Amino acid sequence: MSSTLAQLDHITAGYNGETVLRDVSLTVKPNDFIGVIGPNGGGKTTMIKVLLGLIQPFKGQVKFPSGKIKIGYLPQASQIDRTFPISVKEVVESGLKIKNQWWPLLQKAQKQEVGQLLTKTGLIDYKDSPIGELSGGQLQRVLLCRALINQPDLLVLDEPNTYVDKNFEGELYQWLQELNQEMAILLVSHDVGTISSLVKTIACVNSQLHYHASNTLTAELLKVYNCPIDVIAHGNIPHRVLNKHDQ
Ligand SMILES: Nc1ncnc2c1ncn2[C@@H]1O[C@H](COP(=O)(O)OP(=O)(O)OP(=O)(O)O)[C@@H](O)[C@H]1O
Repeated sequence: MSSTLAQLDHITAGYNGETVLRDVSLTVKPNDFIGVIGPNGGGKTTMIKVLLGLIQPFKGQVKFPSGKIKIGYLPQASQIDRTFPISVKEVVESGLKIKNQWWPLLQKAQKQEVGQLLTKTGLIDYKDSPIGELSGGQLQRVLLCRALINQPDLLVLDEPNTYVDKNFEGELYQWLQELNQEMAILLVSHDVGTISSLVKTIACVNSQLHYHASNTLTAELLKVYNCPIDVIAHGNIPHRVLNKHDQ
């Protein structure tokens, strides 16, 4: 059985016929912790949406070589309709959707798990509050609980630190390190410091994807944050273009 959890295989994708991602390949294995960086509009979120099956690529395939996997997804909080009439607890429970069964009857252990996650993220007192009453940081924590409730094999986080308050940020990063013992993590962040201190490897997405098999952020890499391949390739950074990389 393959140890690869998910694979983007030569993906070209975009919207309304316009290409955003060009020939992007990425392999995710258990316990990977991949930081995804790149300029605004470079296609990071689009890549995640392709991985999640939310948009179909123009070319290439998304593969799950070891069979169906559970993916927990934390979207950008700005993508959420805050006026939707749903409580904090219900948002977290909605992450338990299984086998096309929406809102399954919760088992006792699952209810406890919902309570534990809300306690860990400091939200237990808000469990019956509508999400419209939350701050951006609180909403992001609710969405993180939702992403984790199904004990995913792969956790995908799109800019988790956009709104999160500084107090919770440190706890969040510590928690992610612990979670990484049990699951692979794909973390999109503009916070280069966060990326370098947390992740094991880096994928730079700027239409194409350039994969760095290390988390070392040198001055050169910062300079090449826009991922021009010729500059990266001439730096001292371990660098591979992933479609030539099949580890
Ligand atoms: N639903 C959509 N319809 C049309 N174009 C879109 C859509 N979503 C994104 N785009 C365009 O695709 C390009 C890539 O967007 P994407 O959100 O993937 O980039 P990103 O790297 O995640 O950016 P950011 O760092 O700003 O979040 C942008 O030019 C964006 O305007």
